Amino acid sequence: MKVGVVGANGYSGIELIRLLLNHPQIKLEMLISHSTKGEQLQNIYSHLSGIVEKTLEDFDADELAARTEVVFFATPAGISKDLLPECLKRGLICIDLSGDFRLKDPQEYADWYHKDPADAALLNDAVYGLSEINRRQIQGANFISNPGCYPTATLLGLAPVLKNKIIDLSSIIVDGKSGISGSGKKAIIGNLFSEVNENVKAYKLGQHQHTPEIEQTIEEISGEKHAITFTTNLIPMTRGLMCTIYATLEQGFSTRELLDHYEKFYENSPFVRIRPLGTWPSTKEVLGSNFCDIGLNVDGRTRRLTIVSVIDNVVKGAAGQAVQNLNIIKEWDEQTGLAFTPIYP
Ligand SMILES: NC(=O)C1=CN([C@@H]2O[C@H](COP(=O)(O)OP(=O)(O)OC[C@H]3O[C@@H](n4cnc5c(N)ncnc54)[C@H](OP(=O)(O)O)[C@@H]3O)[C@@H](O)[C@H]2O)C=CC1
Ligand SMILES: CC(=O)N[C@@H](CCC(=O)OP(=O)(O)O)C(=O)O
Repeated sequence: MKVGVVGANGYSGIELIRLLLNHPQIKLEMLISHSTKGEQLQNIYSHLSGIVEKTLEDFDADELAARTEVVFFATPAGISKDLLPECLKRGLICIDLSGDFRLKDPQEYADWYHKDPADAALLNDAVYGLSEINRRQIQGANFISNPGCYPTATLLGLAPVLKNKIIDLSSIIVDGKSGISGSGKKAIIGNLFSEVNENVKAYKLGQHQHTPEIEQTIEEISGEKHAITFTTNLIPMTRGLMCTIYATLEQGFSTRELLDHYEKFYENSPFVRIRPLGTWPSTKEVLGSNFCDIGLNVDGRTRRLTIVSVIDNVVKGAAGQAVQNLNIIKEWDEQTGLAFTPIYP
């Protein structure tokens, strides 16, 4: 199956290329860039020398429709809302990695992304691609809105306890930490080595665009609307994202009981690994892989549940989950092209 990648020159785009090169059903056909069209990709990314001998092309929906069946959009917020409908109209399967189609309420997008929203009708057509939770809706779909990196780690960590009054849904606090690649390839002073090295900094408190995305899915799963407290922190590493999630238990469960519940919940989800009692995951243990690793602890003194959820932000948080979603759409084995062992140490 021939595919195109729009935004091939960015971090998620280049990761998509790495994953798709290893996918037995896929041929990379069109690599699209805005600012570097006409250049050879391997001249920009030397690690691809002799591996990808393709020239970056301009976006052209007719050309994509003639040469490909699937298009991934790895573009910044505000781009795919205009380009993607042109591909959908031409019968292409579209998978968007940006936030343009995640929020069902266009006003919420305008409020949190400070950009014009996509067409409201299209927002309803987009299937939210949280693979493990929405598998049934993803199968056979032609339009996927891939989740954000923080929502992926948070929602996979929370999903098993969102129903049956296990936790008080109004008590959820999420403390997220991300490596710098999460903010993409563009030059930003706050991302300079001298700003980030030996430093941890909180950012976008009360303003992070992933807040309504997490709340929307909590509501979809639980049937209840609640606000969460969400803090994001930039940490001095390239890849990796950890969300530490706190919630008050409604019932007196032990850590052991909840671990058994999580194991059962994810028994058919090869990319979610539950840590044994008394151990918690670290970002290095998922580096370069599509795994989401989850550890739990119940503090009997405070009756609070702590969930630790880690992913590689560019794999499970972006490109990996996008490929996983294509596998689900096409009903290929979910692990096709994604069975990478994490890179350790
Ligand atoms: N990095 C991450 O960990 C995650 C990223 N995402 C989302 O994925 C998307 C891409 O992020 P990321 O890769 O980090 O960002 P980057 O800034 O690294 O890359 C974005 C790319 O989009 C390209 N682009 C911009 N405008 C256009 C256009 N009009 N037509 C074609 N290409 C265009 C740019 O290419 P050019 O240089 O040619 O202009 C750029 O290389 C974003 O929406 C992001 O929020 C989601 C989850 C995690
Ligand atoms: C470290 C860092 O800056 N991370 C980015 C992740 C952005 C992202 O993935 O944007 P979407 O809204 O398109 O998902 C952030 O926190 O904004």
